[in-house]
Amino acid sequence: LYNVYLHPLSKIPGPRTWSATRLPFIRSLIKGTIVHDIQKLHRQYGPVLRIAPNEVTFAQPEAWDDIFRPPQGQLLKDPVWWRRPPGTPVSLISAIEPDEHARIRKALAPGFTRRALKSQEPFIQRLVNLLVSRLHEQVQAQPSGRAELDIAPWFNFTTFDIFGDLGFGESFDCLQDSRLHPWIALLFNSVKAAAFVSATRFYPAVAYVLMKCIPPSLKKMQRDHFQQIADKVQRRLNYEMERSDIMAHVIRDKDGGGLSVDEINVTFTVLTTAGSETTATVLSGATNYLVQHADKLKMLAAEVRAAFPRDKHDDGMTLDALRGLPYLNAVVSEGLRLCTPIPWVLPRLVPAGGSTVCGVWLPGGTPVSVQAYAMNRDPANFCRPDEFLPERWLPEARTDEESPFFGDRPEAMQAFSLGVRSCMGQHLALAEMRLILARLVWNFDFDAPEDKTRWLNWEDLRTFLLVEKRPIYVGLRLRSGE
Ligand code: HEM
Repeated sequence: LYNVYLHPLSKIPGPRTWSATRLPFIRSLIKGTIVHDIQKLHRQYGPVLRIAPNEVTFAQPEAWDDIFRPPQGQLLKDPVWWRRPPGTPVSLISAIEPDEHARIRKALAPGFTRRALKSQEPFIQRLVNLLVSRLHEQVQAQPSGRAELDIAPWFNFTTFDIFGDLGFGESFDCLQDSRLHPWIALLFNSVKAAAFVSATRFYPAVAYVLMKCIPPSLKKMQRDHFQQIADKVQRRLNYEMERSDIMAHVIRDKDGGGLSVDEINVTFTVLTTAGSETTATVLSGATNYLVQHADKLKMLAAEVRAAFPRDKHDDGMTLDALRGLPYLNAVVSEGLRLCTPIPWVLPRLVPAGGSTVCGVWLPGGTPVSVQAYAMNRDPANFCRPDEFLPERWLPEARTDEESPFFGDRPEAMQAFSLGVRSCMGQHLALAEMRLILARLVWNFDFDAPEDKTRWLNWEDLRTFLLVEKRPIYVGLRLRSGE
C-alpha cells in the first residue's frame, strides 16, 4: 500500500502490480519477455513508466540526453547490476566510479579510433574472406546449387573470430573449424542462468543462499571459462612482434601505468561478448528481414554490385569504399533499429538530491533506464515502425517533405548509446556489418526458405540480457551466371 499510494514515485504512471513489488519485473526478466512486456506497458501508460517500486523507465528520445549525457555530469551505473564480488578486479563495463572508468577507457581508446580500425582492416578482411569461402563450400556441396542453412552461427563464427584476432592475436578458429569454439558455446548456454542470477540481486539474502548452493563442478567450469581468456591474454602479452591490434595499445599503455593484467583479463572477457554477439545479432536480424523482403534485398545487391563491377574481384571492397554506399548504410541502420542487440539499456541512478528526467522530477537514488526496443518501434518516432523499410534512412527522407519518413525522429534511435559510456566499438561494428553484408550479397543470391514454417519472426525472440538465439534459415546460391 505504501509503494502504490505514498511512495515518492506513486504519481508516475504504471501498473499497480509492478509499482507494488519487484516481482512482476523479475518474472518478466526470467521469462525473457521483459522487452516486449515493457513495450506494451509503454503503449498503455505513455513514455514515462514505473516498472518497480523504486524504478522508472523511459521511451522518449529526450531520455538519451537526460540520462546519458546530462549537463550536470554523468549519472552512475546502478550497482545492483554491476556490483562485483569482493576481491575481483574491475573491468571497463563494471567500473562505476567515474575516475576508475575513465582510466580504463583511456587505456583502451587508442585501439578503437578510425585510424586504428584502418590498420586492423587486413585482419578483418582475411576473416570475412574465410566466411565467403566457407559459404561457397556449403553451396557447392549441394547438387541443386542451392544451400539452405541457418546463417546465424556463421555470423557468430565471424564476429567472434574477428574479435579474437583483434583482441588476443588469435582467432577462435570458428570459421576454420565451422563450429562454435567451446568458450562461446558455454557462454550462450549460460545466458538464461545469468538472467536468473541477475534477478536474485534484488534480494541479497536469496542471492547469498543461491551462491552457496552452486555445486563445486559448476564453479570450476566458471573458473575454467575465465581462465581460457586469461591464457589467451597471457599468450598475447608474451607475443614478441609488433601487431596493430586492440591489445597493442593496451600493452603500450601498461608500461605507462595503465591496466593491470587482472584488469586486462576481465575487461577482455566482457569485450569478447560485447564486441561479437552484438554485431552478430544485428547481422542475423538484418539478413532475416532482407530474405523476407526480396525487393529490399534486390536493391542492396544492385547497389553493391554496381559499385564493385564483376570484372574486378570483391577484394576491392575496402572499409572506406563501403562507407559511401547509401542503401547499404540504410540497411545497417534499419537492422540496428529493429534488431537492436541491447534493447534495454541498464539503469543509471539519479544523483543524490534528485534530478529531472524528461521533465519529471525524481528523487536521488532512483534507477532510470531507456527502452530502446519500445522507442525504436514507436509510431511517434518512426512511420510504419514495425516494418523493415531501409528507405527511411536515405538522405532524401530528411529533405523531401513528401517522403512518408520526413516526420521520423532518427535521433530516437541511439543503438550505441551516448556520452562517456557510449559504445567504444561502434566504428568497428559498423565496418564489420557493412563489409559482411556487402561481401555476401556481392557473392551470393539469397532467398527465403521455401518452407514458410522456417521463417523467423524477429519479434518472437526473447531477451535474456542478450537476444535469444534461434535458427535463421536462408537459401543461397552462387551469384547467378557463375
Ligand atoms: C552492433 C553492434 C553493437 C551495438 C549495438 C553496441 C551497443 C552498445 C551500447 C548500447 C553500449 C552502452 C551500454 C551501457 O551503457 O549500458 C555499448 C557499450 C560498449 N560497447 Fe558496444 N555495441 C556494439 C558492438 C561493439 C563492439 C564491436 C565492441 C568492441 C569490440 C563494443 C564495445 C563496447 C564497449 C567497450 C562498451 C562499454 C563502454 C563503456 O562502458 O565505457 N561494442 N555498446
